[in-house]
Amino acid sequence: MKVAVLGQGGRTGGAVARLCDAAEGFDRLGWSDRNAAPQGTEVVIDFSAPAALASQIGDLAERGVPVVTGTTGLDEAQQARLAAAATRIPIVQSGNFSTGVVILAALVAQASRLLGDDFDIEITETHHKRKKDAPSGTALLLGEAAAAGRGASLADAATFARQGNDAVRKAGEIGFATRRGGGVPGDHDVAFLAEEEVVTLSHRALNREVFARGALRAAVWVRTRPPGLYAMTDVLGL
Ligand SMILES: NC(=O)C1=CN([C@@H]2O[C@H](COP(=O)(O)OP(=O)(O)OC[C@H]3O[C@@H](n4cnc5c(N)ncnc54)[C@H](OP(=O)(O)O)[C@@H]3O)[C@@H](O)[C@H]2O)C=CC1
Ligand SMILES: O=C(O)C1=N[C@H](C(=O)O)C[C@H](O)C1
Repeated sequence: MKVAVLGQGGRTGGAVARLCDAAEGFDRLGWSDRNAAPQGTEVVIDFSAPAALASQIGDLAERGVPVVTGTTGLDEAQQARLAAAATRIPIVQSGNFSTGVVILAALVAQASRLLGDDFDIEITETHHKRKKDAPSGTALLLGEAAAAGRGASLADAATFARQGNDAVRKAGEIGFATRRGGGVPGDHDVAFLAEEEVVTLSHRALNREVFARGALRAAVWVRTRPPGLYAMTDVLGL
């Protein structure tokens, strides 16, 4: 399969490129023209930046090239462009390509449903100091799972910052806390806090190869799908 990596020179795109070069069945085409994927590309794997993805997706839809994208921090307009492209090509989008996080999200939804409203939900994420977006795409994905578990909408429940003298927790809030420093590839904790006990579900990425491996798996899967916007749960058949 001829694969091109948008963001091939970056931390995660670089890990994807190295894995592609080492894996059987992948022929990686170098991405030299910043404005367009190489001719002959059969699947694009993207770990770049929201503006980069948004600027390429129309051309990829025009050319019928399936896409796997892990870029996080898209605004509403950028997400809408991706959704429009997905009416013409298959796209797998995930805030996290590790299998562990996909399973964690399912556990979070279940815990949220089973523990109920007596438990307050707080999500904490830690990443390397060069990460641009906050909160992480994974934290948002876990927040969606937690909200869905209680039949709530994350848009209504999310609290992204607390400061000052009027920051008392409101009923049903899902709180997010962000830490940035050093070289941490990505840690996520979802805590369910009651008056007398706390349950915490956690994931720690030990390197970036875990994201790259999931992205390659998605690339193999997406190539033969009809147009649509897919998640890693689809890829893993969950
Ligand atoms: N879903 C997941 O599992 C994961 C998602 N991510 C996400 O992937 C994204 C990248 O993260 P990370 O690898 O740390 O970032 P880096 O900054 O290390 O890499 C980004 C790469 O994208 C390139 N790029 C940026 N703008 C453009 C453009 N307009 N055209 C072409 N290339 C461009 C950069 O090239 P240059 O420096 O030359 O501009 C760079 O090589 C982030 O959104 C991050 O959150 C990261 C890890 C896992
Ligand atoms: O930028 C990163 O590094 C990561 N980004 C993704 C996110 O925003 O959740 C996935 C992973 O945590 C690493």
